[in-house]
Amino acid sequence: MTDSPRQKILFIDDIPSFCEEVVSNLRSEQHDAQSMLSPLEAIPKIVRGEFDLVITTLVIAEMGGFEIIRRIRGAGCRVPIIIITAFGTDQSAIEAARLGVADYLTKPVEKNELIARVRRVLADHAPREPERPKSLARMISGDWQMGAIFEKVKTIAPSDTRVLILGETGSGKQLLAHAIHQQSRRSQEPFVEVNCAAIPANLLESELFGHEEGAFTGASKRRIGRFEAAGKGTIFLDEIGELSFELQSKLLHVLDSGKFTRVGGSNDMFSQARLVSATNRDLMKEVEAGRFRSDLYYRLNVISIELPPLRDRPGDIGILAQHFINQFAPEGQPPPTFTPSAVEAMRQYNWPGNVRELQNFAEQLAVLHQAPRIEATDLPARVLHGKPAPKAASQPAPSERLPFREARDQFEKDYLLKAIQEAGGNMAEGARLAGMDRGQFYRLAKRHGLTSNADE
Ligand SMILES: Nc1ncnc2c1ncn2[C@@H]1O[C@H](COP(=O)(O)OP(=O)(O)OP(=O)(O)O)[C@@H](O)[C@H]1O
Repeated sequence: MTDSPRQKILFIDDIPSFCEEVVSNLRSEQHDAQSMLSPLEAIPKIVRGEFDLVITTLVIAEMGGFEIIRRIRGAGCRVPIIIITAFGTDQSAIEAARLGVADYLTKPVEKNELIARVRRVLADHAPREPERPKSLARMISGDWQMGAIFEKVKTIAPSDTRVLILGETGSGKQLLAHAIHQQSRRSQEPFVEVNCAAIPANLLESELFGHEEGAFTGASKRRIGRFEAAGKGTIFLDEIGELSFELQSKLLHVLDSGKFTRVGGSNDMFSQARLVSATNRDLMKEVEAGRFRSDLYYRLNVISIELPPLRDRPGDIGILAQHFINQFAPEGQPPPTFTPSAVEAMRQYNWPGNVRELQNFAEQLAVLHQAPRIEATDLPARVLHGKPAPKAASQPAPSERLPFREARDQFEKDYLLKAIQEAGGNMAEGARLAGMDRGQFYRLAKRHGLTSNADE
């Protein structure tokens, strides 16, 4: 055995003597095994990610094994499952395969056979290679989509191209903007950040372009603005979608001519800074609604990078959580580690505050948690019982039902994305999981924009 955390196995059956036998066989091999007689009590624990492997029989008075599996899968839980049955039929083998069951054993089950199958299933479901984190400046990630973004940043950073970063709040837009700066030829020059939403509209112009003495009440001294402060470096305009129409026009003028004037001044100043901007709004929608100038939008959006929300980056959750725990652990104390079941439980949560929320949560745990391991049951109720991450598109109301063709496209895209995610970004493995020919899988993925340059 290795010294990695012992994986937790649950056996479900309503015959106590059989439960005892299976559990004692598993424990004799150092597995952390337990049994439960009631599926209704077991299911909530399973979907909360408390186990690394579930073994169930098919005939249980309270609820049949297939129904148990349907409920587990229906809740979006992908824990590996082994079935043990006395009545192996072709029909049940087909149903087991359809539900993504990892293995299927018929009674009587020899101890050695059980141990061997359990070991194989656990090994098959061990974290995959691509989960090794990649890093870019201060950003780390174990997600294939982020890997493709890191590559894109390395390609575009040395140029002076403007970049627009899109993504939900807390998804890492500021960190990415900083990484672009650090990877660029301007890295020794200033990186100046302006949060357009945090500064009152009437002060933002002076903040950006500076002001002359006496330009307005309270302007007792000349003050340089952020464009000047950025010099030949990078100016990062965060929450650009919040800019007033008037300031949008002024910014457009700077981008077109390179010139600006301080508030209350008449001399033209020249900006040599590279502009990186970010927003959590759908700027195209803002343009359509007449709230954002389309000419400015196209000038900002020379290259755009869309950061996926954390809930769509399952490969990142365990890695980032552990990274933050290591960072925040009190000095001289070894940081606790997350068990696989805790990571699975965290993946079930939808992280509306994205990486920032995960960071805050890890900081609290690092301070409060005393044991060397963090189990699923140690996670706060908000994470354990919070809104689960949506696993599939919910049923549309009849009024918003999509035409068949669009619905099929949506399904195709979601399906491929899930296969690629499960394969850790490996297209050949994704094709294998989907049971498709590699070429056909790749062509479809490309049509849906799910390929990166690295796949070309
Ligand atoms: N990949 C990552 N690796 C390490 N830390 C990260 C990563 N992504 C985000 N963070 C951290 O998470 C926090 C939130 O990230 P950041 O401020 O960049 O998000 P944001 O999208 O700019 O948020 P907002 O929309 O609220 O401005 C920061 O403390 C940042 O350092």
